[in-house]
Amino acid sequence: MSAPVAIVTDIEGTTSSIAFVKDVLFPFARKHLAEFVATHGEQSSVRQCLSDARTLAGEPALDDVSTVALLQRWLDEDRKATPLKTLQGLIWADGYARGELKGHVYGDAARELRAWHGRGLRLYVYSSGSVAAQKLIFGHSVEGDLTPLFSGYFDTTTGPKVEAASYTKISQALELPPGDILFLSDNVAELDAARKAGLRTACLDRGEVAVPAGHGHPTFHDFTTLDPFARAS
Ligand SMILES: CSCCC(=O)C(=O)COP(=O)(O)O
Ligand SMILES: [Mg+2]
Repeated sequence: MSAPVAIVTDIEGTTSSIAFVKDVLFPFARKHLAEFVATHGEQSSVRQCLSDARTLAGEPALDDVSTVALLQRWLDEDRKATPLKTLQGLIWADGYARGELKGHVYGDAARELRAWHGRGLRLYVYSSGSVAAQKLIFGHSVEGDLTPLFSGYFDTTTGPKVEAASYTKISQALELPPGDILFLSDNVAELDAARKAGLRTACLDRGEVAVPAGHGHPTFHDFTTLDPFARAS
């Protein structure tokens, strides 16, 4: 098998620690959500998020305060709802701009992404975090600005990460056969969906959470041993 042409990577648990997302990013968004909606609630992007959240919840008559409470509940449940993800990205933008947030990226991930890019692999991101949030974590990362490495970004507007159809859409967007794409994730349901769509897969098991056994995806503890070129034969 030849080397993949493109790599699509997940963020949380793959390039970046789960703890950073759960213990830093999510609490930051939760803390600032009500104030952000109160002060930016007239912006069309914010109004759209609030309206989309009400529609998703089937509660079109909710006022802003109740909608914020709904979004906080979704945040606590780690719901991958697009309006919540978009709002989180807007709130984090302020935190990154003020220097209160610095994106966590594992050193091995930054090093290997740079090496793979240098060797001509096309790199993409697919995360439940909004595209804006993806650009922030990689643009303001502890490993420097990694955004020049990426040729494109995908989020929940492409579809849920646990559905094969989302990976088919990504392969069409990249204008590549699915077998030319390697998808990296720590989440077995996501890897199963990508494999079902015909993508190659690699599971990152960084030891932060238990990854269930028996899934059959090649597994790596970090990016150092994950050599996409060595997989070629
Ligand atoms: C863009 S960093 C925040 C990631 C996020 O909001 C999230 O829900 C994690 O999703 P992932 O698909 O990267 O596991
Ligand atoms: Mg993940």
